Amino acid sequence: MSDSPYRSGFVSFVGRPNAGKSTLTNALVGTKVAITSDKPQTTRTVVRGIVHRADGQLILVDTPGIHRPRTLLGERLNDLVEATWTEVDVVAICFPANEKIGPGDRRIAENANKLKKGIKRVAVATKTDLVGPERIAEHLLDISTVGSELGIEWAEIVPVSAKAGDQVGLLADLLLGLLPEGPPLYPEGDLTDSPDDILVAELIREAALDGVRDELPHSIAVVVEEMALREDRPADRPLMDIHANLYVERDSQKGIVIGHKGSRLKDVGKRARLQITDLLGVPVYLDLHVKIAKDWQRDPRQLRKLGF
Ligand SMILES: Nc1nc2c(ncn2[C@@H]2O[C@H](COP(=O)(O)OP(=O)(O)OP(=O)(O)O)[C@@H](O)[C@H]2O)c(=O)[nH]1
Repeated sequence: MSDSPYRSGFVSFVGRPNAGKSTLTNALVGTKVAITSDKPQTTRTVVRGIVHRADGQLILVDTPGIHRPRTLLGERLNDLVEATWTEVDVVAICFPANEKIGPGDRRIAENANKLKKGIKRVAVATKTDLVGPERIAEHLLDISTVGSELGIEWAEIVPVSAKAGDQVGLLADLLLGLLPEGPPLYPEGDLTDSPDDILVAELIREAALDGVRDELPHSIAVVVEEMALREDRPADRPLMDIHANLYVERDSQKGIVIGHKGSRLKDVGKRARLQITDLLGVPVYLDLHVKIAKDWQRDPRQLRKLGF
């Protein structure tokens, strides 16, 4: 047994879209609690991932990437992020190592600096596997310079690669060390507080995002309408029935998502079903329909219906 006190608390990952926040959250938790994609602005909800350790509990709050909002959805997401900042112990800003620090990053850092004094600021240099040691050194120096210019005192500056697993354990150690002493906040074994229907909808959305381009990724939303174990099944052969709707904004998008003779939708359903089966630990029957919610990203009523 070590003598270090038990610590627990909240760490929020922030950064511009595509900075690698969700991938890092999953790497730290050790399982997929947040979906990821190569499209910017994938994350639309606040996902809490929980890291359990003998010496503490780290609750990671993965947030949507902050950007200049172009739609009502964009505005709602930015508000959501700033609201979560007030409830955390540490704000960790992600700066991807393969990109120069830009005005968007500076704005995020500035806002993080307006938070209560007690909240600690950490800089994470993400995606270090994509660059060489010289570029990493330059990036770390840039982060430190941005800190001095904006008057931010970085509690830590940590380079990591969530993909390669480099320094992920070290980051967990350092973050835990910044948390207050306190009891566990979630039961042993809980890896996220997202309800199953939300996780399932997200896995379907992740499968649907793969291979679509331009505006379409932003137009896709998924809602699970029903999810229940099928009755009259033998105890050793359970089956989960899931009915979900995949929404797009326009008729032309519907055709793309469904594909030639339904081939694309079938493929999305198949890939999502495998992931959902993994998540829930039971075989799944997935009934997936594509519907149109016209211009939902800009329509308050539709946004409400879709859970924003
Ligand atoms: N090579 C490499 N790629 C990474 C790493 N971390 C994330 N990525 C990739 O970067 C892209 C964005 O990753 P996400 O984790 O979805 O980024 P995010 O910051 O959560 O993005 P938003 O949800 O848009 O805010 C994905 O294609 C990831 O596979 C990393 O450590 N190395």
